Amino acid sequence: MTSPAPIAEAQETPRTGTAAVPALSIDGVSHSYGPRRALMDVSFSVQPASFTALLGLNGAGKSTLFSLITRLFGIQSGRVGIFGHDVSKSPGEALRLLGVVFQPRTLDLDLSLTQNLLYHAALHGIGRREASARSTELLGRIGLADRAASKVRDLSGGQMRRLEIARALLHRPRLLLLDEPTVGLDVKARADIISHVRQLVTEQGIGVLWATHLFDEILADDDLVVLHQGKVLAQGPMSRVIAEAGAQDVNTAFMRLTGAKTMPGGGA
Ligand SMILES: Nc1ncnc2c1ncn2[C@@H]1O[C@H](COP(=O)(O)OP(=O)(O)OP(=O)(O)O)[C@@H](O)[C@H]1O
Repeated sequence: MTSPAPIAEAQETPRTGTAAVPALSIDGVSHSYGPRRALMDVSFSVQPASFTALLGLNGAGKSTLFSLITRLFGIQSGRVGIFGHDVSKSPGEALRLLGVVFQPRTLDLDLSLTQNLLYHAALHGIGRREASARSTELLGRIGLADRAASKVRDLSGGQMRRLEIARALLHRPRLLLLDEPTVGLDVKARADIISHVRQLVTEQGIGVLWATHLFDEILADDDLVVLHQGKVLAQGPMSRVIAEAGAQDVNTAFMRLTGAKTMPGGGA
């Protein structure tokens, strides 16, 4: 294993006066792949201690948006702020406050659970002793303490996802992005992951942006952003989005807003 370059650890959440700054603010963001326009003037925010669902069909632009927030891609137009830090101008400060679970799995299958966590902690400049303590604590929280020395290869898909969430939390971020984290998981594993992430919101005040195409992952009190063909068609508390669409449920609201047909299994 090569020695990773350290990235400084998450520090204080900045505040403007006494008002809490949004965990994430997306202002007028557009992105094109050559002639293909993937995002058009997208604006919304995620508040601290809130669960915001980013709902969209395949190709809506969710992964593109995540790539911009995480600086995988440079921002062509608009602004992305994390707790008030502009990701283009102050990437260090912004990214320290951010944890990410990408859609493709990114664990090292031949390392143990603990080794995966310690490696990631080293990337964030967390000292070995502190990293060990945090790893043990997080593995306990995701119910995998007894598997600490197992190879990741031997875990189920749901357990791997839980480990990825634990890894994303090692540097104690205040904003967590998850890109379709339940794809390919069975019903029980999906429910476990959703309830774990919801606990992070209520118990630790983390702001969550959860990209999904599955209606049944969103609750009435959640904030909802409907993204379709690169544009935000509606946003706000889910109950308000449904009411404003003159619908009874999120499925019908989504169809009215987008003109899309539902897919089997409750997906958008
Ligand atoms: N590297 C790329 N080059 C060209 N076009 C791309 C590229 N990546 C994405 N796109 C296009 O940009 C649009 C948005 O794609 P994106 O992957 O962001 O959507 P998504 O909502 O995440 O969907 P999915 O869940 O299927 O990945 C789509 O039309 C897609 O074909």
